[in-house]
Amino acid sequence: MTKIAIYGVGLIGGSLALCFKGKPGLTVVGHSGNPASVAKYLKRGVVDHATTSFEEAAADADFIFLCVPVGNLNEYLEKLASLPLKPGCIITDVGSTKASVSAFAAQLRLSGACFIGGHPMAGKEKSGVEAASSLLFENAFYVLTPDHDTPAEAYERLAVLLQHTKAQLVKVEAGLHDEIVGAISHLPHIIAVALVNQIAKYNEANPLYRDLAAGGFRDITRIASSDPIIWRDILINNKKVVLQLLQDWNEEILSFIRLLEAEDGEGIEREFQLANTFRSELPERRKGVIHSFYDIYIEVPDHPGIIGQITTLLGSHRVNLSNIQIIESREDVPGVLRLSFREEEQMDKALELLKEDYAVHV
Ligand SMILES: NC(=O)c1ccc[n+]([C@@H]2O[C@H](COP(=O)([O-])OP(=O)(O)OC[C@H]3O[C@@H](n4cnc5c(N)ncnc54)[C@H](O)[C@@H]3O)[C@@H](O)[C@H]2O)c1
Ligand SMILES: O=C(O)C(=O)C[C@]1(C(=O)O)C=C[C@@H](O)C=C1
Repeated sequence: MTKIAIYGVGLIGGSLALCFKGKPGLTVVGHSGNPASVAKYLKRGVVDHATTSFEEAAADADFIFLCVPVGNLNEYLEKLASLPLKPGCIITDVGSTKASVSAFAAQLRLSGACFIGGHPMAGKEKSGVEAASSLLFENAFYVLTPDHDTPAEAYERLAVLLQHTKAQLVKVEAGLHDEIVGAISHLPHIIAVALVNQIAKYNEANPLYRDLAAGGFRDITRIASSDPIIWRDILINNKKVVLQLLQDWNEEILSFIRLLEAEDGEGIEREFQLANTFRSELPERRKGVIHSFYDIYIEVPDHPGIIGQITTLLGSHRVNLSNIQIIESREDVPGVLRLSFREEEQMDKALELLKEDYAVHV
């Protein structure tokens, strides 16, 4: 049996556990220092065994996944370094920053084990084992940051195990990872939080702000609901990169202020066109990195049974719908439905079917 130990069975640790559990030849052990959490992991069935003992989880493990907040990774690595690990054991993490943990691991003596940094580029704004899903990593990128000392055989073994996540592996140097992920993940989280807090202040004077906040505000601010502890650690850990990104962000905002002050219509149009072009050139809408699904929006008249009609139409043509959400629905006002699909092909099929009778937007 290949033993996989997971420290911190939350959103990411729990999702990994679900990808491995029940696969032939694999057994999954979850660790938490808190007995109530251990009981929860077992009750939810995400692991085969669970323990509060740090040593017991690590003993004889072939793979160890550290899925705790970034600020705790070094302390966990240090503890592992003091244990008699199984020769050939591979330790990896899932932290959202890679430079500091890789540097820390490199100077530890891991007695026959080796460390390979990892970061699945998929997540949610929700946290805890309750939010875990075996589908979380499907089609997402999964970054690994081996260094020149990493044995090729160990990398290969980890890569084979991670096939169970159905993610696409990509090797990136740890420092470069932090620069890029700072820009495409850490900066957007700060912007979302700052925007929500700005509007919350206006809302104190007039609750109509919250009432009128519709699709645009919701779409750009989903990630503002992310876990405060996880994000506190990520931002402090990647402080140097993120501070530079915020300077650049200030410049972007200042240039908008100047365009607006000058009522420079052409300039504003140009900014929107540039953004539109770059966004449309993003790689195919894979799962992960903020986009989780292929979504379409349908304007629907407000009458009973409309949702049933739409789902029946899709079902009768074998289109697999993964989620349906009413975004706006008030009496006498047309509503908007968001339909989500896991596969682009399914979304295209739905578009074809629905555009005959409804106003559909991608
Ligand atoms: N949330 C995402 O979208 C996402 C995506 C990719 C990677 N990550 C990374 O994955 C790791 C885990 O994040 P998550 O989203 O699964 O979080 P989570 O809160 O769902 O899970 C964290 C787990 O760590 C445990 N833990 C152990 N020591 C802790 C401590 N001192 N404080 C708080 N929790 C402690 C918690 O009990 C919990 O089981 C983080 O390093 C994060 O940067 C997160
Ligand atoms: O989709 C989300 O909710 C996420 O925040 C996922 C996200 C991201 O920013 O894309 C967040 C943190 C990670 O380290 C990787 C992925």
